[in-house]
Amino acid sequence: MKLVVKFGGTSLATVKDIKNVVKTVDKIAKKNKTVVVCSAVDGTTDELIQISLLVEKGNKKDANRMLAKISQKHKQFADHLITNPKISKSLSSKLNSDLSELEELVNGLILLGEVTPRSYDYLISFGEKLSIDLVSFSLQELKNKSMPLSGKEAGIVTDSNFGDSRPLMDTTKIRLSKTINEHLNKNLIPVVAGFAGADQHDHTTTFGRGGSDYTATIIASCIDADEIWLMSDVEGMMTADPKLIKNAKLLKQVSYSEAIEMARFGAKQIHPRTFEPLLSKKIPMRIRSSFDVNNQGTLVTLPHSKSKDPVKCVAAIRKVGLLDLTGGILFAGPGAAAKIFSVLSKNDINAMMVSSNPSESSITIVVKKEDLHRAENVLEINLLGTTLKKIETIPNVAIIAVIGSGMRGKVGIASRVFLAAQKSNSNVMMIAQGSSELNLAFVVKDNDCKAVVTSLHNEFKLNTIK
Ligand SMILES: Nc1ncnc2c1ncn2[C@@H]1O[C@H](COP(=O)(O)OP(=O)(O)O)[C@@H](O)[C@H]1O
Ligand SMILES: N[C@@H](CC(=O)OP(=O)(O)O)C(=O)O
Repeated sequence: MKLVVKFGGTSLATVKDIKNVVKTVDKIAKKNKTVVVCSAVDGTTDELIQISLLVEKGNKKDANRMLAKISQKHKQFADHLITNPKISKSLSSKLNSDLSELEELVNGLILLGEVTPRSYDYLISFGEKLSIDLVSFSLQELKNKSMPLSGKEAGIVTDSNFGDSRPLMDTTKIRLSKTINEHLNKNLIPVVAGFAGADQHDHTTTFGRGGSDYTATIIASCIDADEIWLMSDVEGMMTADPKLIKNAKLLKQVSYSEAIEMARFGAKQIHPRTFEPLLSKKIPMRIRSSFDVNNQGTLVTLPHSKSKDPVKCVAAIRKVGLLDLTGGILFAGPGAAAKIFSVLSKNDINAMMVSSNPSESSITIVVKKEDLHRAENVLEINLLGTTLKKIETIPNVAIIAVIGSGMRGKVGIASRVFLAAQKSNSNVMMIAQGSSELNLAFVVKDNDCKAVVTSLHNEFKLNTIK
């Protein structure tokens, strides 16, 4: 079978974890033509983001300290992973070359004192560049032929939308299938860096946080893989975040449309566009544990029959902010909403959830917490006193979503949802339901998140789901 196997950062956190990943790949690759996709070693992308913030603040000393930390961590990992002197020397030389490139980049950014979207993507792509070196050379130590490839080297070509790029699928398919199939035909295991590709000018681009999932599905689609596996620190897709709900249960099977909804609402932190490349070819996906390979995890595929469970998952997007906008004298006229969203979009602020109330001429919008203050400012400058009468903000809210295809057309779900929220003593601040009826989402204070998710999990008896 032709297989794409992606390991997330949580599976690459320690030397022991990486050894475990490599052992698993060694076993899988004996029976299957295998392409490996890796995220960065756990925490590295956050550290690279930290460097960019320090550069912008002109804090050269701490930026260099963070750089040294990343460099030391990867060199230490390499020392502990490899015993064969020849392989150790090759890994060391490859790591040194990648780390020098990173150092040169950071020094350049420090000199300029600014980080453009293009240089930001180049900077934060380094976590994956370094992790693939560790994994690929460790596979060589177990006598496999293997090669680390950046997204660019593998052939992933994207548009130039830095930070949120999309693959140019036709060009990518031609380049990537040639490179990867050549490697597979030589019985070589390609280890591809997730999260990033390059635009047509060869500038590194990233897909946005969590983007290694997307890299894996792009590759699976381009090489016509038989299956794709996302390996993580959890058993699979669960009825709720197991870190929040202790008795969350593994979902053995979900449909593509349910998985898309779950990803959109933050379940398993899957990149929202992950499933797009799989849909036309209907490539089955398994979400599995890196640490328990006997567990088959969750199968994401076409639905076999109508689900009897109305709700399958309670997901939460935490740390978001809410804008409550009350209409002014021009609100009643046509185009008020268009003006609001045009101001937000010109300032690169994404409205994550929207609900409007015609009788009170008000619109409520959820944005990322880090965008809240800026959203308030730009709306104040552009629309206060004309289209808008009042702008209120509430930081620290959470979007809660109940998800499941069995909700479609079923009477009484909403009342059970809001009764459960009421039982947890939480105030519902905003409500929205997609026309697909696959989800029902609402907003509560972030402090109430755990209580509401627990109450909903109990209400729909998700701990007994089959
Ligand atoms: N419904 C859910 N099912 C499984 N995991 C979930 C769910 N909701 C949130 N999570 C969280 O997602 C985490 C895995 O996502 P992430 O850290 O991005 O993994 P990786 O590094 O493997 O890509 C888990 O540790 C778990 O706490
Ligand atoms: N390293 C990137 C991409 C990624 O997908 O990571 P993970 O698979 O660990 O969520 C990030 O942190 O966003």
